[in-house]
Amino acid sequence: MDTCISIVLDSNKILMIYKKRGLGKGLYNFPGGKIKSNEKGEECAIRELKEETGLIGEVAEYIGKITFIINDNRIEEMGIYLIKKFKGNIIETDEAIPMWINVNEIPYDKMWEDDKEWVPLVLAGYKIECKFYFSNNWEKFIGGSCKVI
Ligand SMILES: Nc1ncnc2c1[nH]c(=O)n2[C@H]1C[C@H](O)[C@@H](COP(=O)(O)OP(=O)(O)OP(=O)(O)O)O1
Repeated sequence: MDTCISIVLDSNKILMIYKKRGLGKGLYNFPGGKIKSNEKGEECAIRELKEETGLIGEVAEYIGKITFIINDNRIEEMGIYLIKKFKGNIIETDEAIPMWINVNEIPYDKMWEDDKEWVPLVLAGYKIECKFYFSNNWEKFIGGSCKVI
């Protein structure tokens, strides 16, 4: 696994970030980032959550993965982790502005285009494996699909 993403739920609210820098700058996304060497995916999900939002996740559950194929020649695997137990409060960081969003008001038109394909499955409680294709170094979304596991 190369990157992690944290789906943090608090009843009908989901934690999102407005990304201020790096890959996905200007998009709404979920906390996450690159998995460090010697780090487990679950640890990445909890570390990135703290770094990007200030929240302290207590348990991160693996609920699936997305394989991205970029420019037909690069593969990146992103583990998806569900966090329902956490402490603390959200705070703006150098990297992101965190916010709680109603799950019925997720701004899919301002997010990665693949998100609308898989986030609803996760919110419905499924574990998933997806494959998505991008070209032009992430700029153009080609498409892809998900299966429930
Ligand atoms: N297409 C798509 N959909 C949904 N989520 C993502 C993508 N592409 C992605 O890269 N991502 C996710 C994967 C990661 O969770 C983040 C990107 O992490 P990034 O900011 O590059 O990683 P950091 O380790 O935080 O980087 P630095 O800020 O330290 O440079 O988006």
